Amino acid sequence: MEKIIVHGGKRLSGSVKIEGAKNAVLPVIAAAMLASKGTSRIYNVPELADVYTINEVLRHLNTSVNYSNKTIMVNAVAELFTEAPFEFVKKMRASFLVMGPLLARVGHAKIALPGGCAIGSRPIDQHLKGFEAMGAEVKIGNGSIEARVNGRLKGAPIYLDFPSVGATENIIMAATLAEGETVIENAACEPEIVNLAQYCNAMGAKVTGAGTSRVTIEGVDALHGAEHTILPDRIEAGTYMIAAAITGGNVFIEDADIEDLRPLIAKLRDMGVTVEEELDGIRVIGSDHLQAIDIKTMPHPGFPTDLQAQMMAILLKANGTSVITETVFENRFMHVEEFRRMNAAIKIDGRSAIISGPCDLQGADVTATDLRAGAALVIAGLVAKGHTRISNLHHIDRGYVDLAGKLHALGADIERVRVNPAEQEETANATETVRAIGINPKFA
Ligand SMILES: CC(=O)N[C@H]1[C@@H](OP(=O)(O)OP(=O)(O)OC[C@H]2O[C@@H](n3ccc(=O)[nH]c3=O)[C@H](O)[C@@H]2O)O[C@H](CO)[C@@H](O)[C@@H]1O
Ligand SMILES: C=C(OP(=O)(O)O)C(=O)O
Repeated sequence: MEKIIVHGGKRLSGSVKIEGAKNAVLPVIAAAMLASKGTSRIYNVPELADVYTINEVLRHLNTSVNYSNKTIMVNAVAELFTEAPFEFVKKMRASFLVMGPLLARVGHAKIALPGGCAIGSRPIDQHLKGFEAMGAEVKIGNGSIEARVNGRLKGAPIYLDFPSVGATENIIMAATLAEGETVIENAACEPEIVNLAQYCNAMGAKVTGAGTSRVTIEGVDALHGAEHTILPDRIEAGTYMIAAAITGGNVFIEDADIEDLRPLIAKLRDMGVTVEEELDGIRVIGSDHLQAIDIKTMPHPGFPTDLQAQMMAILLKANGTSVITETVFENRFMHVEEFRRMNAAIKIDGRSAIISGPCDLQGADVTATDLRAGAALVIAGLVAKGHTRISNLHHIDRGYVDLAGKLHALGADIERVRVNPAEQEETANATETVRAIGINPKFA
């Protein structure tokens, strides 16, 4: 087992380069299966556990995938297989994004039910409603979802009850090869959807309106491989912006896209942080006197839920009472209990977390409960007294390339270490005790 160990107290300085976006690359790789001719070349691909997982899913479906030097080459001209088993879907819910491309290309897909995860139940009814509207018959049973269509999918008007990112992406992909026009109303507007639509169009698709709540897809007969570059990861960029700000540091976030980060920039400025917009990135200069603020997560262009935990970390050091309301996921406050081990004063009231700052954060043994929670604990560790040891790093590796290494390069006292089995057992016992009696491990 590995852990990240942070010793708080260093101000971050220097420059950090942002990788391609996890949430853009996963649908793009899935979409590469839509091409019945030629090879796609996808650039700026981050080396993340999730990328390796989706590559494995595609290979399992009889697609050739080669990945080196941040470039993926995908060739899907062979006859596709149509079943994605639980071993993939359990690792990463985004595996479900192969359903749209498979239905469009071969009219059949059988995928293990994604189930719940650490941030809530995450149903897929809106994806299925879209496929059914396009003529697919959907059956759920024995732990799988099977969708089938006789002949081609048919374009249809589809209204989403909630602007789901994954449903919008899955339906766009399915509709590219459908007969006629599909119009998605109340579509998600995230920048990753625009990136996906650009790739589909480079393959010969006719997608318009991506990035607005009304996306129109005129189906075509076939798609071909194409070149495409993944946009910079706004959530990774935001994570380093918050890390810089909490330490009172001065960091240039290279390749961060200013437009995609407007909600975070506004909130950091409200807190008293200086955010300078430069030509090829964003400079963040922290303040030693952070103001409490309120935040409500919303679909884009609202404040992103994927930065909620990291924002909570910085609000622990702000002066006054802050309220964070999570409206996107039903259960995305698992990090609160971990922050409490670090002496954080947070109360939960329904979908809101009330933070009484500034907290005198103290290092502790904590667990990453999901990938953003993991990043948030690292951020809190940057300003906590003493050592914070973060375990369950597989979550962090899903979404961050070398988080500890990049923070170390910015001057943080941080390392990633392998823990020997005896210490692992000791930590596990301590963690159990702490869970049982609900106190900070420092004082257990
Ligand atoms: C790989 C990827 O891109 N993941 C992102 C994507 O996840 P994902 O695509 O899973 O998120 P969605 O936008 O679909 O989900 C948002 C909300 O809608 C609900 N819902 C969704 C689909 C559905 O059919 N029915 C339904 O009720 C979900 O349970 C959740 O409460 O967008 C989320 C919201 O910005 C981000 O946090 C994730 O990082
Ligand atoms: C929730 C996230 O991802 P996923 O949808 O892949 O679980 C995330 O990136 O914060």
